[in-house]
Amino acid sequence: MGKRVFRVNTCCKRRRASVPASEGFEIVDLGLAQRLTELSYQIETCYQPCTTSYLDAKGHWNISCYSELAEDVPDLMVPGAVQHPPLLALLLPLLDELTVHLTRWWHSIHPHKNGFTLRRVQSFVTKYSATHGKSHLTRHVDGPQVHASMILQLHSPKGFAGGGMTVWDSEQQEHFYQLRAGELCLLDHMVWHQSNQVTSGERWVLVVFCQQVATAIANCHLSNAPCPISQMTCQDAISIATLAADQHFQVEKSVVFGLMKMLEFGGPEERERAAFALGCVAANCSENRELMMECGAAQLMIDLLHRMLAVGSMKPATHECAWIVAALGRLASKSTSNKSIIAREGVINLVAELVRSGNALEREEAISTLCNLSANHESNKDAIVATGVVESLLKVLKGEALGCIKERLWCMAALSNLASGSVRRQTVILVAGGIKDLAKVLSSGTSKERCRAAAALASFTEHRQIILDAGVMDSLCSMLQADGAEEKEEAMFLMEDFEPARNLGLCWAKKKSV
Ligand SMILES: O=C(O)CCC(=O)C(=O)O
Ligand SMILES: [Fe+2]
Repeated sequence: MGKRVFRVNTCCKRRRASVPASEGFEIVDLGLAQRLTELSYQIETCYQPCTTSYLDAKGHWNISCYSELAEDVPDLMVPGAVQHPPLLALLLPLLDELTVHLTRWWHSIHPHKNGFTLRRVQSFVTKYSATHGKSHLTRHVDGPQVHASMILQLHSPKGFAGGGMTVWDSEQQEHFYQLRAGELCLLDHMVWHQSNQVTSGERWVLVVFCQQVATAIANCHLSNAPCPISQMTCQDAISIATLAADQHFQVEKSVVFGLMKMLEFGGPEERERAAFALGCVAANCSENRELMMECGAAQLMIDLLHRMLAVGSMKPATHECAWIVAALGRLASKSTSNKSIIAREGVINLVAELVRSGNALEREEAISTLCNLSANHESNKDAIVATGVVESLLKVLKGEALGCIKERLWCMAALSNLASGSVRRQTVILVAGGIKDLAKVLSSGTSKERCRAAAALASFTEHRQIILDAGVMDSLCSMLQADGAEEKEEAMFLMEDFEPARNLGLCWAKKKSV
């Protein structure tokens, strides 16, 4: 057998490789050697490979026999692959045990994924030999759809020379392992690896690919209750969105699960529709919001958002990202605990990033979500200001970014929330030019915008003189003369704080009433 590298403490049953788990892989010995020796004859009898185009073997890969092959993950399909049920019948108990280990390990390196579990999407046995095209697999990752994988070295009755695996750590340092029967290689998402050339004999391995899935969905699948989840279509999502968009429309758990499943496993259009529908479901009904939190919808959306906005990953071309941000904002509304939960998962930084660099819709939804996350929540306000997003908000307010009309309104509502309750935050906004910018809206904005600007300025309780110096009096006076009651009210409210202005305000009011 080949030389051993990076071996430590070989007498310990559950041996850790010298590479820490955070490197994205680990080799463990589960003490299965004896059992695998006993199983090897049956595996060999059962083994019926199919011809596939696995990895770069275009139609020429014929040394793997599939025990499992999920059909609901189109991107993972291997052309030509067929499931061989007898192999599953033989290996199921072993596969279940291995999956428990993989899941435990995966949770230990991703503690924030506690709302998720792993489901097997593929498992297969491969027999390598010293023949061209059958001896090894070149360096690869198992694919973006595979969140964790494992390779179990099976007992290989004929023995072999060569073989073993090479795995690359996060710094692209390579590590070679001459796996012995019963040793299991655990791999995290997108970790590079290869199986090395077998130079004589036969090398048998069991390979498993897993996908992450929201725990709530996994549980629903496991329970044998009839589950309507899989039947949900884009049209269903549209109907639900229409029903829930503007009115209190309470939904059932199966609807939430169905939309979550669409969001997690659907194609681009399905995901976009599901995200939009989840936002509508959360919009007008606190019972729905509670249900969605209970079902893990927030966790799922947060995880997807992290993945979509991770450095180097491609944001979908649809509005999926904007609708997810919008749905999270709605989940946060009117619930202090939801605001805290959502913020704890690193969402504030992602949302601030979308305000900075998202497209018009993403920016608008991100700003409204910042509004919801900050309303009556002091630590979220601090966290939001700490991202430096105030400057981007002011750019939007000044109309430097081409956007929607509502965006400026949301922007002022967000500034108002952020300013209220802390002199320090008020000063940050002041220094960035916020009071001047709001004063400008007060003089030249639409009626609605002037109302929001006045309300935002009223939050700067510690900077009255600066507001006066920004020349707001003329604008406030003209607001007092406006037709709309709201404009008058907002103007009066702000003026009440300016002593000399108070009289002026009253004077205008009087003049109007004469
Ligand atoms: O056989 C091995 O050692 C690795 C197999 C593998 O990485 C795969 O099939 O994707
Ligand atoms: Fe692989």
